[in-house]
Amino acid sequence: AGATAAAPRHETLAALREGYQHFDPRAYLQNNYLPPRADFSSEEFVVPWKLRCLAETFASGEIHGRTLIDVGSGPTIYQLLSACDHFEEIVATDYLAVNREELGRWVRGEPGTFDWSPFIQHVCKIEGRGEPWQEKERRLRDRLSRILPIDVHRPDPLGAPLRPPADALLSAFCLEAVSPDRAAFARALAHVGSLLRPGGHALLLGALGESFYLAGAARLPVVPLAEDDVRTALTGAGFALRDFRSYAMPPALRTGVDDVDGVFFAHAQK
Ligand SMILES: Nc1ncnc2c1ncn2[C@@H]1O[C@@H](CSCCNC[C@@H]2Cc3ccc([N+](=O)[O-])cc3CN2)[C@@H](O)[C@H]1O
Repeated sequence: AGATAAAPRHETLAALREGYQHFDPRAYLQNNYLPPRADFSSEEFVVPWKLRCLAETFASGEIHGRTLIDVGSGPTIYQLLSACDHFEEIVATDYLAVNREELGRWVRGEPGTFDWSPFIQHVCKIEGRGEPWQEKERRLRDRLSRILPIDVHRPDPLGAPLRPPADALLSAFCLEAVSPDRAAFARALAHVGSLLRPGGHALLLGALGESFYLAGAARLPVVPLAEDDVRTALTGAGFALRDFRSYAMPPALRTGVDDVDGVFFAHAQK
């Protein structure tokens, strides 16, 4: 079938799915979550900036409930460190079994998994409650109770509606990296929005101006987004924008693992 204005060519999505078969979680973690990008020495670096966006948003106490769903978790848990204090259950999701397995190994505390302790220690520091980082780690492990397969290109991304719908939704660097174009990005956002209850909060972190990224043998295409593309997609998906921030990637962090110009953080409400 030809590509219509509403949907990209079937083979485009098929090519994306094929590309993800070569996604290497360890390489991906190395590229983005070790120095120089995982540099906690200054608030000017990208990881402290991302963690601060989330910590400040949850610090208001306005966002809480029973279930938070994380869309496209990949092999990472840093994005859940502030969220886990405000929800009884965290549901992680990813398209690839290798990522779901990496998350499961971390939750079970198995040896050889990625060391997130610098991230946990930093979040405890900026949350300023003097909480021992091992307690935060224990709480996230206790509450990260489901790790589900997801495909954001499906109107029902989990294959069936979430019952009850999630009270909050978080997604970090996923939608733009799995959408062939802006229309597909906007549609994927609407699809995942269906997992969220009316009035629920959505927190999005993502890449601006990115056209590709590397994850081992995989070189994945990304739809380059501008800030207004994100705003338009959110309002088009029925969200009210509550907060929008962006970060410009400094030259020192342009390491060749992608061509990211910047990072956005959006807080929206359904
Ligand atoms: N159809 C699908 N539905 C849902 N998830 C899917 C689907 N297909 C693949 N996935 C799943 O989504 C993927 C999520 S990882 C996507 C990586 N995004 C780009 C990368 C990330 C990154 C991180 C940090 C920073 N920084 O500056 O700090 C910059 C950047 C920019 N480069 C992956 O887990 C895959 O498994």
